[in-house]
Amino acid sequence: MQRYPHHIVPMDPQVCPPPLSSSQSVMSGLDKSPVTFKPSHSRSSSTGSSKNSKQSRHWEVMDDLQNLDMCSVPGSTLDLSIPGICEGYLMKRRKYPLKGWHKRYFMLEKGILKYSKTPQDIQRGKLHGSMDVSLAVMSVNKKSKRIDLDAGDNLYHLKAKSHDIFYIWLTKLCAHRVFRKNEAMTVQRGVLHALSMGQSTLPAMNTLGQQHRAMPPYYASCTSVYLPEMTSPAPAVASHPEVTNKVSAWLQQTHDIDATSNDLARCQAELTELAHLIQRLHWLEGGMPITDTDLEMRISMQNLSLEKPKKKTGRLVGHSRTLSRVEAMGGMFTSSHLSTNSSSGLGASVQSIPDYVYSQLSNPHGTSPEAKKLHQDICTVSQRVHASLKSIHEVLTSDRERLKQAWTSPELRQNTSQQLAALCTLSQRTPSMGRHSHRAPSVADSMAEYFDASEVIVCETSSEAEASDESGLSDITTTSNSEPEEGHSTATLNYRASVNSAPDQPSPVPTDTGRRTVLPAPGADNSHIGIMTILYNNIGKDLSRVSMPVALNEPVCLLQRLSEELEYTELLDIANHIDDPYERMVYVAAFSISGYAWASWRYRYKPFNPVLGETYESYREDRGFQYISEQVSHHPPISACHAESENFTFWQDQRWKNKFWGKSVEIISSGQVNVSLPKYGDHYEWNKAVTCIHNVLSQQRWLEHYGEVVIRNTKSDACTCKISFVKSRYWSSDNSKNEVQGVVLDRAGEVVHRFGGLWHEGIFCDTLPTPKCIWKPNMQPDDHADFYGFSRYARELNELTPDLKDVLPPTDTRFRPDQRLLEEGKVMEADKRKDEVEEKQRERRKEMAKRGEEHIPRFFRKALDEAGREVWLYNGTYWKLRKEPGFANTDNLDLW
Ligand SMILES: CC(C)CCC[C@@H](C)[C@H]1CC[C@H]2[C@@H]3CC=C4C[C@@H](O)CC[C@]4(C)[C@H]3CC[C@]12C
Repeated sequence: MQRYPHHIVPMDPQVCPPPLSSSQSVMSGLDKSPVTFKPSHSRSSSTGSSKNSKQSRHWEVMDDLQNLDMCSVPGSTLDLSIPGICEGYLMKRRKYPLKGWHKRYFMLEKGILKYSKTPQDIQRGKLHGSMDVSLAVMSVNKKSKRIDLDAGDNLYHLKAKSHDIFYIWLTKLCAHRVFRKNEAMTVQRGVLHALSMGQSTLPAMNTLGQQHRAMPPYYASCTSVYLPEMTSPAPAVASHPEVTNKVSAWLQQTHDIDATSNDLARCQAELTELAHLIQRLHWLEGGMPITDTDLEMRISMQNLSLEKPKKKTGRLVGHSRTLSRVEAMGGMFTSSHLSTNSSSGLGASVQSIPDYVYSQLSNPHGTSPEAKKLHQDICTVSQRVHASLKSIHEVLTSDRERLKQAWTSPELRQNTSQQLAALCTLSQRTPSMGRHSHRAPSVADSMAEYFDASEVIVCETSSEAEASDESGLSDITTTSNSEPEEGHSTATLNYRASVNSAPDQPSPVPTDTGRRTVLPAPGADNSHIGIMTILYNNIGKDLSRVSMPVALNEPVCLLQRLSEELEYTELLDIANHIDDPYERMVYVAAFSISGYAWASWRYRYKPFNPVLGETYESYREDRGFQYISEQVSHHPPISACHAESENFTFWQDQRWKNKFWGKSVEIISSGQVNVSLPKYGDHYEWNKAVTCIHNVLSQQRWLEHYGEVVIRNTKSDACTCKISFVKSRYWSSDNSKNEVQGVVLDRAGEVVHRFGGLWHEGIFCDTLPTPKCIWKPNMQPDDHADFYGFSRYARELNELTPDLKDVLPPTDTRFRPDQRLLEEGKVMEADKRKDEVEEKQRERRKEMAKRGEEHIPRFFRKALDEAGREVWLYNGTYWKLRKEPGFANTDNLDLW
């Protein structure tokens, strides 16, 4: 019979599973013990749009793991009984943007949830995916029988066919999560036990101490500056009273990190003292000076000798011979024996093996008063060390618990989600926000935008997706092409091999561009900036006080970043000269894929957010195109781009929304990319794949693109192209990451061409008369890790040459002072300037609002496309003005 930890209180009757009946044949190995678990939180949003909150009203975030640590007091036993295996069919949502669900066979065993198409496949080990359920944020929707699991790298949307099955899975998932968690905790305790007792703590403590000392001022200020501020909450906080109360309570209870590190430092000093005492004792007893390693060796030798107890040590009777070395070491420093003298210890009844070990270490005859004194000192210090470590452990455990509670509470999650979304969306402050007092620049007001930009808040679940869920539910096992199917990866392997063996085509673009190949300064290391810390430190705070250090930025803005999608325009040059429409489409497709190649290197920094009216031109004689872009809207942020050459015209306006799933953020772009080829009068348009920032809060961040991209030629229906960006499998090796495959279909839907490969390595088409590698990305410079992961092309974007200085409008990003300072490595100054730039933008908006004016973009105008969507089109004036009369002679906005 399975037992459940006593602290797990009966669950909300709303979510409580009905008693299981033996007729639930979908499961095997189910044990039928009644299970209880804690009520979960509602995922509804207090600040989201009404549509959103309506959609997510029935969602609850399970906090079944929340109180587990409470019982982790030393000595308490954890329930480690293995819950029964649970298996059966569930519906699994197809990967975005494919709609609908497929039926998949799932098996939950020892906390690992695996799935495949059939039970036979699972048996044969042919898995489609697997996940450690204890690492996932679990949300449930009882009404629609849905369970979502977000493990950062991996995201499952599941749905049961009946309420009974839903509850069985829910129950079992909770049980398995608890099991995994307890199992992990046992290991953790073992480690802590070992650490808190042995001399081996010394190096560990050292590192911790050093780490804290090395903590940069920014980070330190995040933690220590905060408390005093919280005691007088800023006015804007009133909009989130529960959040504020919770956070204040949490923070007031949270131990000052300084206090904990002081404890650690003290502990370290005590350990050093202990080491000296032991050494002195050893000398006193006539031994040679011993090192830590000697000591450890001697202990382990003693430990080994326990296997064959010596005759004279009859005191071993009754002890297990399997005593571990850790216990032996631990006992050595904590044994009560040490507080008395060793000779009395000899006569006394045997307390523990460590006593024995200790007596073996010391000289039984050398019981001089000085030695006795040393023994006592060692014992006292050891006890002090142990007590310090214990209290540190307790502090950390309780803080962690509070942190977890804070995180699982719906308001905080919501709030954090919005902040994260804002962080990744690069929007700016609204005029309503007050200026913040003492801290460096921020994206503060961007958050504000999120509060009222109803469309943009999609923190928990996409309302659209939910609406389509129901309709997509079917019992039929579908085969999705963004799901890794067999054959799929084999095809990619082949494409990959072909790409690799294809000779590197000499680039038609001259590589010696005369432009700079290095940046003025390497990128500042921002790994110390804990995004989590920033977000937590700002939850419920006056949003204009939120500081985002400029060290999170790369020295390019989003307008420049979007122009990186034009790095491989030679593909369009080729396309414009191919008569065959199908082959032409292959090149257009390769171009659309090439715009994603940067993602393997660019996950550590975010681009600057352009201010309203900021422009960026990229005049590339070497590549034969000229690009102009402008930030045309602030709310929501929209960047409009337009490029033209004799071979093509390219335009897009970028808007996107974020979905935050607990560990990862999905960036879903709306807005089509457009390319027209003059020779054949084609106008291609396509959607963008989803870009997902996995593990957004941690240093293990990485980017992935997935979903289906469809390219249509609005001028002719002769062919269309479908490209799948395949979501990587959780367990897959790096080799199969970034898979992409596509087909060109004729009017009748028949496949004319196939191509594929990896979006960071290249694309091969094997159906052309001569199969060939269509595209390979340029080589990354060797020193890219030092320079923000920038390619050579990216390094050229922000270069300000003397001739450019004279012709660019003052609104061009290259003149943006904060970005320039960052590029030069002057992070502090950049921080200050960024604040000023943003402040100026705010002032300008305030002024315009006062005058009742609206910002009118200078080079783009709003229009409707053929499908009736709102688009921003180039008004054709930029290059003309540049030439005549020249921007030096026009009225320009003063942005910074
Ligand atoms: C916390 C911070 C430092 C993490 C870094 C976030 C980075 C990786 C995020 C922030 C903003 C994001 C960009 C926002 C908008 C777009 C436009 C879209 O059409 C393609 C993806 C792209 C270009 C995103 C790529 C990833 C991105 C650059």
